[in-house]
Amino acid sequence: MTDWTDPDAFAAALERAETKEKGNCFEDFAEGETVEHDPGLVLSRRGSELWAGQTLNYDPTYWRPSVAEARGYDAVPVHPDYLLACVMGASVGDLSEKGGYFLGRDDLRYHRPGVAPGTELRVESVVESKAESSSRPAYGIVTWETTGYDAATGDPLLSYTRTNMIPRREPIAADGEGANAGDSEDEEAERADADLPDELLAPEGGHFEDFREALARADGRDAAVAYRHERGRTIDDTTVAQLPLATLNTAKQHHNADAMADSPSGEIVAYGDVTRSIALGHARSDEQTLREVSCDDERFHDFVTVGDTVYGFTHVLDANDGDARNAGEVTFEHVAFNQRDEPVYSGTRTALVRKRA
Ligand SMILES: C/C(=C\C(=O)O)C(=O)SCCNC(=O)CCNC(=O)[C@H](O)C(C)(C)COP(=O)(O)OP(=O)(O)OC[C@H]1O[C@@H](n2cnc3c(N)ncnc32)[C@H](O)[C@@H]1OP(=O)(O)O
Repeated sequence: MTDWTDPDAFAAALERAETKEKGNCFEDFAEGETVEHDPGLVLSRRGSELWAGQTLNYDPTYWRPSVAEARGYDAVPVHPDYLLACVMGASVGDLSEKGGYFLGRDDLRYHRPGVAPGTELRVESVVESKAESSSRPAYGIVTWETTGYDAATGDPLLSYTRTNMIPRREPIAADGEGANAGDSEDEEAERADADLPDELLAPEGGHFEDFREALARADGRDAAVAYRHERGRTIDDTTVAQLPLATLNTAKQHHNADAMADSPSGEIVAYGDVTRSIALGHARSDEQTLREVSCDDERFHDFVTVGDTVYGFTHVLDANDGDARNAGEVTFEHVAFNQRDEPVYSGTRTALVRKRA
């Protein structure tokens, strides 16, 4: 009888055995195809508190019943970043588990404010487009539109389009060699001599009026309203693996150091939405946020690995006094950066920000 655990026999068995694959390659996606994601979870207060606590998102609306009720909710809602991670997590097995990196996201929209714990999620994606990567022959680029629904009512809760690098079964011939392969010295010099305004101004406080006043101060001068946030968060075991796994995100990039040793990053990397949520947490800690409205042009620029520290930088783009009596709409550009001051994430975000009482 074969002793399967004999080291030589077992090595030979491993060599011969087929691997039952998980996930899909670039070639497996067809434009226009709808993918119903089987995983899905019931949103929980515990999950929301774990996500928001570890990413330094401490708005009391998402923690304290008395504050949630004063702000018009029946009960403490789940944090919007946790809701986003749960929608994306359920989609990963079908869309990106194979191993491509998350490049960016557009058109993130929150369709219902204050989603309650206990809501069962149903998640669906449509393959929007596929493109070849000219610089990385082992990968293609796929964009999907994903929507998370309340499974009981069918109401959409949140939707976005996201783009990933996705491994190909068959690499193609390529004309570039990865990062900045074709840049001339002139292009490099241009990057070093970036065209920044003379003055960067910070708002006095975090209310709507503070952002509006700071924009008025900058108006007509060579100035922008832009500032950094003091807090940093070092990526550890909890943030790199526990948070994505708690939202059913099976991407090996975040928890399989062995598989990642032989990949462009060479090691496990933080889930992009953990990096993003930490940067937004830093920004929200200096802001009187009432409610999230939307995010656009979200991009992931570089890997974040265990031991890296994520900081936040905010550039205020616009402040509009809309219909709400107690809040106005502010649009920000946020940048997450590491301990070497290198940007790792950027995106624009619109939120309703409370007015001074
Ligand atoms: C897996 C996961 C979640 C999940 O899924 O479960 C995650 O959370 S993982 C963590 C978050 N993530 C990262 O840590 C990646 C950070 N990133 C980088 O470290 C570098 O980006 C790179 C090393 C990956 C590549 O670097 P690079 O080789 O220098 O190439 P880039 O130019 O950046 O992009 C290559 C090609 O993608 C095109 N491209 C880029 N962005 C977009 C976009 N938004 N839409 C359409 N096309 C785009 C680009 O146009 C180029 O196309 P071509 O090959 O045709 O030129």
